[in-house]
Amino acid sequence: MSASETKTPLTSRRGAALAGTITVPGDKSISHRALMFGLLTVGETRITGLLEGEDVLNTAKVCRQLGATVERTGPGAWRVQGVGVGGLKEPTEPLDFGNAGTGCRLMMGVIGCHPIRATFDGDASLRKRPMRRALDPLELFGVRVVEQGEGGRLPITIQGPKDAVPVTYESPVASAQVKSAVLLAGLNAPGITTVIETEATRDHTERMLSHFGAEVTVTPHGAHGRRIDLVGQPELKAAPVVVPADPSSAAFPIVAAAIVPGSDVTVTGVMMNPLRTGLITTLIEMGAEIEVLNARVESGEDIADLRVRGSRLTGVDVPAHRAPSMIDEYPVLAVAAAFAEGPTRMRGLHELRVKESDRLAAVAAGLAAAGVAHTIEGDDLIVAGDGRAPGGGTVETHMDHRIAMSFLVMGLATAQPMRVDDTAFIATSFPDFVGLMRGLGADFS
Ligand SMILES: O=C(O)C1=C[C@@H](OP(=O)(O)O)[C@@H](O)[C@H](O)C1
Ligand SMILES: C=C(OP(=O)(O)O)C(=O)O
Repeated sequence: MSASETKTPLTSRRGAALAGTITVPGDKSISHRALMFGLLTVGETRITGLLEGEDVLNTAKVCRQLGATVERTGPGAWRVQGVGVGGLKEPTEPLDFGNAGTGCRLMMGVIGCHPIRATFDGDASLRKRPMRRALDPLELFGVRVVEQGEGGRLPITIQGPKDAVPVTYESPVASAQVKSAVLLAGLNAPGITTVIETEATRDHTERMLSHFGAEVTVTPHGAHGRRIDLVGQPELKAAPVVVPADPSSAAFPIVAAAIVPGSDVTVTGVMMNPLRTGLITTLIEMGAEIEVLNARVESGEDIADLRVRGSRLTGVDVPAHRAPSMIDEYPVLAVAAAFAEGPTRMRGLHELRVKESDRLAAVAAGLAAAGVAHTIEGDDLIVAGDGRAPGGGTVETHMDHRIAMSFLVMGLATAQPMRVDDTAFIATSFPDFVGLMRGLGADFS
């Protein structure tokens, strides 16, 4: 998909209260990783609940280019016949990750310590995103960057070493993608690879490493951080993966239900991994009526059903150290903040500038289009919040699925409709978004 293709705009209007029970698709982070672990395991990995969004389908295609057999056996049901750690085939064509930072950066780690050459590429959005954050630690293992675009941008060609050396790396950015790239590279290096993060980020890679039989130890580090030690060159053992519903997708119906008066919506089976629940914590602090029902553990992840009712929200101060646990949810939190009484200050949002779009700028432009007062001070976004938002504008989505979905949610509660200029990229993470939201009563046309 490219920005030059015909755009598919959509308008969202205020209507009746939202009601019903829905299940959102599988978690994107776990889906990418499940396919990659399948590739790195000899034998058959069966995955259920896989997110069949474009980002993940690109990862599946790349796994095939590297030698795996990847087959869909039913809705969300996939089978991967892998080649094992050390067994990757050199790809004959460039690897195209489309819009997906996760697919690209994690696969740099997967491939990095194999003695093969590979070229990484993506769409116009991904070509703007920084890749040195993954390449810097990979070079310490002995990976050579053969070609790269300006400032370490895609397209990038790397050559893996014959004999990789293990690495101890303290990541300068709070990024699960960087942490995961290092750990995945460490799989094919002898000895112990260590990653230190000063802010804990989502831990799906660590969990999946132990699920597939690798020796991995996680210990606390400082006030909010962790140290992860991985023993390299394990023989991973095929294990089934059940992908829980994505909390980052659930965020949209949850905020929609909270801001549309009288709503009563239940989202079932949502992953409640504590490193992913910052939005729920924040919405509850704002006064959102969210009930956590049927809390349970399935396939090693906490999950629950979330019942959300139309709520009176109050502005809050969101601390910077919460950012990793809700990093993709700030655009839709800004929408909730627009309907709160009093200011909401979201601190430490510098990472939002390097997502599918510059999300800080895109959110600010969207709020401006909706007539919502806000300011950016350094890395903080402050949304004024006076309980209502006029709406009536068009939002540029900049090839960014989360910007599109956030402002469609906003239009369900603004006085005038909200239009987003392009919905095409919603298919990267939440292909059924429009249909599921319409099922709850959303007026999108
Ligand atoms: O590891 C992952 O699956 C992800 C990590 C986050 O990115 P960063 O590591 O760049 O913060 C997040 O924004 C992305 O959607 C998924
Ligand atoms: C940032 C995101 O994904 P990625 O980095 O994989 O493109 C996202 O889904 O919001």
